Amino acid sequence: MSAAESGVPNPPVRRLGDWSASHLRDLADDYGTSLYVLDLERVRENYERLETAFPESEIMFAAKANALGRVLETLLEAGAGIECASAGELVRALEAGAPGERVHYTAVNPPATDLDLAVDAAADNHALTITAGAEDTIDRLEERGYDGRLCLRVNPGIGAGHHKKVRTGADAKFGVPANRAVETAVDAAERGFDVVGVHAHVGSGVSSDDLDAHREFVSRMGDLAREVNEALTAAPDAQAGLEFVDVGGGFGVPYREDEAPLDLEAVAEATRDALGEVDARLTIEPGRYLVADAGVLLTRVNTVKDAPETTVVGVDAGMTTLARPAMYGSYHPIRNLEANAVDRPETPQTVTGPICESSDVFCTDRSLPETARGDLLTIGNAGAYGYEMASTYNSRPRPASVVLEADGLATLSRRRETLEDVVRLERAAGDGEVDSDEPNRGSPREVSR
Ligand SMILES: Cc1ncc(COP(=O)(O)O)c(C=O)c1O
Ligand SMILES: N[C@@H](CCCC[NH3+])C(=O)O
Repeated sequence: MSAAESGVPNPPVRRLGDWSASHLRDLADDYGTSLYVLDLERVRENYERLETAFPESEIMFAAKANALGRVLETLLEAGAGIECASAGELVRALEAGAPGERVHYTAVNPPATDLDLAVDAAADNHALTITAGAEDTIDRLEERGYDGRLCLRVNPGIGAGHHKKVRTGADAKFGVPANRAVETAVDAAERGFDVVGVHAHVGSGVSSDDLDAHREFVSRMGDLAREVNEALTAAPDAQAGLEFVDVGGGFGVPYREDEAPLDLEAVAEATRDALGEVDARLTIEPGRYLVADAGVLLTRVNTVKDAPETTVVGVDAGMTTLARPAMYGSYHPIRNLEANAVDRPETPQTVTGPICESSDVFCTDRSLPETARGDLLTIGNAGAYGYEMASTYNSRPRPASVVLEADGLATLSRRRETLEDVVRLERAAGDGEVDSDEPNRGSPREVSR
């Protein structure tokens, strides 16, 4: 749907040199708030830094961090592949022009429709790789006639990351238990699958403090890859060894103003050392590292209320716009963009959204320049797991996303949802735009109670 069709005005294209407060204020005026803004040049720079630290490795961008089409296109152009966690991400990667050989689909308890789509996509793009994390998934692929490129996700038994909810490496949900990995890989090869990789992901937001856990994890992956390689090449129906060993993503970024950036060289060196000699390419799967610091969320203050011991600052973004603070207690820097904000005294302030939940809070009692109604704030480091985790809870439309292109132009990349969007799915066929094979309102069927 075009901007005109959606009733959302198409603001003028703006030329931007940098991220100055006045440029961001212009964007908020043009596109409204709340608004995600993403700098594609920064995404490119992040990619180049990673590529320099991990030469000769394959970098698969984890689209779950930010699946905006322009982000995927930018990273594909830079040389990355795309790791997809769902049918939706797979569709977006293919739509962004990803060739099959640069797409991994990582199935986690995949719904039938996801597997159907992945198998269809693999039929069109033979080089696409499907990663299975359970024996069931391999059976279900076989039932669909798929015996193409298969990567086996294992559970390495080691988790790390910024919060217990994102430490996947020791969570039984993810991957085939390590002690069954070799037999599962050999069994899949004997059933005709082309077993091309082993994979594991320890968790998200791994910092330099987690380097020992990272070393132990990668060392286990090296051992596993050597064992699988040996077993595959020795099997009666011997197949070629593995093409790659994928140690996942998880590279952390600083969120607090005083946090040091990840020592990428140290992580890369630890990874190479711990992996040891393996006759397979090293693959990494970063999401956050590539996009987090490329994005900000702009939000406008609508309420300033004195309360005992704090000032409550109400803004037009909420936990439905950026879920990380409510979900993990995550810290995001907050900056007041008003020209005179630097001259104002700092006081303890609690910045909250419009959602009817007590957890709808971006910061509690944080020292910020005094805030006035109408001020524009940025919530920083919002490029990863920001829009992707947004929801329409409280029937709130999701925000728009603007990208800053390399040539300095800012363009609307995804329009703001409207109240019309909020009610659209409840419309009957012919009554609104319902273009789907799914049953929709207006086609009643009898059910017994
Ligand atoms: C399988 C897999 N790969 C890659 C990632 C990307 O993680 P991050 O954004 O921390 O790099 C995730 C998310 O944690 C994941 O689950
Ligand atoms: N959503 C998490 C990262 C988890 C990534 C998926 N395994 C975050 O915002 O930190």
